[in-house]
Amino acid sequence: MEEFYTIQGEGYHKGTAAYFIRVGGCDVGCHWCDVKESWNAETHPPTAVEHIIENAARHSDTIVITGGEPLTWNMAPLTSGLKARGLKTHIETSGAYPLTGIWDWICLSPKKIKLPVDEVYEKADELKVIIYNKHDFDFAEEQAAKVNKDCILYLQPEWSRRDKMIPEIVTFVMKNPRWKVSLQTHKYLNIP
Ligand SMILES: C[S@@+](CC[C@H](N)C(=O)[O-])C[C@H]1O[C@@H](n2cnc3c(N)ncnc32)[C@H](O)[C@@H]1O
Ligand SMILES: Nc1nc2[nH]cc(C(=O)O)c2c(=O)[nH]1
Ligand code: SF4
Ligand SMILES: [Mg+2]
Repeated sequence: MEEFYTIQGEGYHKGTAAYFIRVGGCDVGCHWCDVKESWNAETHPPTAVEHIIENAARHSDTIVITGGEPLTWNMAPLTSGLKARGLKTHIETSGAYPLTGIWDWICLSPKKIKLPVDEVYEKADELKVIIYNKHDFDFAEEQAAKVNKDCILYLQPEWSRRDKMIPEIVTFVMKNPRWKVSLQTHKYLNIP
């Protein structure tokens, strides 16, 4: 759908320059999704994988593949090409579909309406749960019980609800310090 060089705004690698590849297509249907224009893959003309790899290698050694839901598609051709160039491959995923591709970092952001598959819970490096309302703290704990023991746990406010939920997240994290706060810092920095 689009490619851009920016700074990873969220989660563990926040603050790190990275080349983003946003893959079209998602049928999970989060009502608060901030890239709804990505959902219909047919509205985004296909781009040759080799061309994407060339562009990525010119910009950064850290490549974030997001969407849409990247695991809608087989990520093996794209990620093996990026790895062949010695690049680090990171994915942003809901985990709703089977894991394909070779990954240096997996950010799992689970969604209630289409839960992750077991393999993504097992392999996730970070769990990033979006907090839209107070019930989402219970969902976060349920999801944390399913990930591997080394997975780093983040709570990220849903953007439109940030003024309401940031104080709740702060209180929760101070009471439950195995969790950390993640903000969409790129939105504060006014960058893509
Ligand atoms: C747009 S999604 C694309 C990747 C994948 N479909 C997923 O949901 O992880 C990228 C990240 O943005 C988060 N996100 C999407 N809309 C958001 C919003 N309104 N507020 C906060 N985070 C949001 C998602 O939970 C996910 O962690
Ligand atoms: N700067 C920046 N950081 C991000 N981290 C995750 C994003 C995403 O949409 O997947 C994102 C994004 O869209 N922009
Ligand atoms: S899974 Fe990701 S891309 Fe799909 S609707 Fe939810 S936030 Fe948006
Ligand atoms: Mg985004």
